[in-house]
Amino acid sequence: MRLWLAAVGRSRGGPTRDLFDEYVGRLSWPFTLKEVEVKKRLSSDELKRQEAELLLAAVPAGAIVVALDERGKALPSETFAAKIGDWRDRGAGDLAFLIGGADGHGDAVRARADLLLAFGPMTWPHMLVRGMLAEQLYRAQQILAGHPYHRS
Ligand SMILES: C[S@@+](CC[C@H](N)C(=O)[O-])C[C@H]1O[C@@H](n2cnc3c(N)ncnc32)[C@H](O)[C@@H]1O
Repeated sequence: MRLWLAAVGRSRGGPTRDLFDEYVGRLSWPFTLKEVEVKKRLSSDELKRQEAELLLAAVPAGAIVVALDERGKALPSETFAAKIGDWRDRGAGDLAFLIGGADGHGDAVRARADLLLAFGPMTWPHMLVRGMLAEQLYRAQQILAGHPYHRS
């Protein structure tokens, strides 16, 4: 199974990028980051619409899509790991995660997503969410391997 992250914004390095790189470097699944950006001054709705188009175009057509969204469902790490294991065991070739920009996701992303995943109801900076996701993917990998990294 290949993992994809399509995310709004370009990382310029620094601590959030280090956090992300640290955990992506520990993943056994092939992982591809696609950064997208709309560089025009637009209304919030139009910006979200164009960003949604770019995010969805950045991931394979048949992928399972998980959109990171504070209004989504918060899952225990074990449940998140079990979902990934289930998708893997059902033969999913591509699992794609989408992180929105400052205004959040457009409707097309919510409509396409197989899961809206929340890291709690608070709003986190999008660059930090990349690192949080990478850590949870590493944690899921270790849970599925029966490794003691995750102690519940
Ligand atoms: C700064 S937030 C956007 C907040 C925006 N005001 C909204 O209403 O969605 C940028 C992106 O970070 C991610 N994000 C922020 N907080 C999150 C959370 N608690 N759970 C999951 N994703 C989150 C989402 O992908 C969001 O689109």
